[in-house]
Amino acid sequence: MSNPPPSPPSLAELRKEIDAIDEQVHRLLMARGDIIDRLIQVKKTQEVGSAFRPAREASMMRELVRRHRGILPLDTIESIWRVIISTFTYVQAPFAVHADVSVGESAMRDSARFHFGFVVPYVSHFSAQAAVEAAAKSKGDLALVSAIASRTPWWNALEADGAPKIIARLPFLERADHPAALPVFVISRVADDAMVTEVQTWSVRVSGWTADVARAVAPLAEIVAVPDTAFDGAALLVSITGTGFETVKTALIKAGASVRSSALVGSHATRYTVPSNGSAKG
Ligand SMILES: O=C(O)C(=O)C[C@]1(C(=O)O)C=C[C@@H](O)C=C1
Repeated sequence: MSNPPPSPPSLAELRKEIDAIDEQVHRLLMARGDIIDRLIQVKKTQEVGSAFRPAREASMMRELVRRHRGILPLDTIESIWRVIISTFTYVQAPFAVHADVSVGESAMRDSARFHFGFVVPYVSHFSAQAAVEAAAKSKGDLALVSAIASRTPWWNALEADGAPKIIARLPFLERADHPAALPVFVISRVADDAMVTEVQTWSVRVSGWTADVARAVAPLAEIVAVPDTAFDGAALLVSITGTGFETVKTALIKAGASVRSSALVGSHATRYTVPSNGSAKG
């Protein structure tokens, strides 16, 4: 005689399983907090001013994509981990996020909240320059500024020694339907060994900036350009992957522009795109 099929678990039993998992997740987060407590001493965070390690964060976010399976959207996993990591950065050394909302207040606020959560204080500014100045005046605050458009050459303020620098580009995990897709540069003062140098960002002043020159250098670099005070001049923020600045400089000159000054104003991790089928590529 065969046994009757096992009856499906009751709602109460399934909820007990969920409670057990929730307890484990909560206990693990508290245990993570204990490790952060020990890490503060090792990193000497208080001396440097900022606990933010963009290189480490970029690689952790990529690892999430690699590991992720199942019905929970990647958007949810990414946003949970952004809140976990940002909050643990904040508890090491409190900081604020200064956002330039002149590019669109709701998109910028979504980016700040998605990437840094609600515990980290958020301050709106009405220009990129004001957001960068606020970060410059602080020990470890961050400025968030559009990475693709500008009305002013705010990056000139990053040229001086000791000035804050571009340290990351958000989102870390790019994709067409990202819930906080606005391309944003993060500007701050961080420890030298925390910098990731895969993409260099240069502040460049040129004269003879024309549509032809822009076309000639487009395959070599991503460029944000604003008119300079000089006739047909421009202040450029040039992001370079792989090739050095000299290659871009040579291309600018060959296309007919003159390079009047150049300064390295930061660097960040290589941009990373998650294709729509879920598997990641660099
Ligand atoms: O790995 C570090 O250096 C940490 O401070 C830990 C941690 C994290 O919570 O995982 C927090 C902040 C950093 O930006 C990177 C990672």
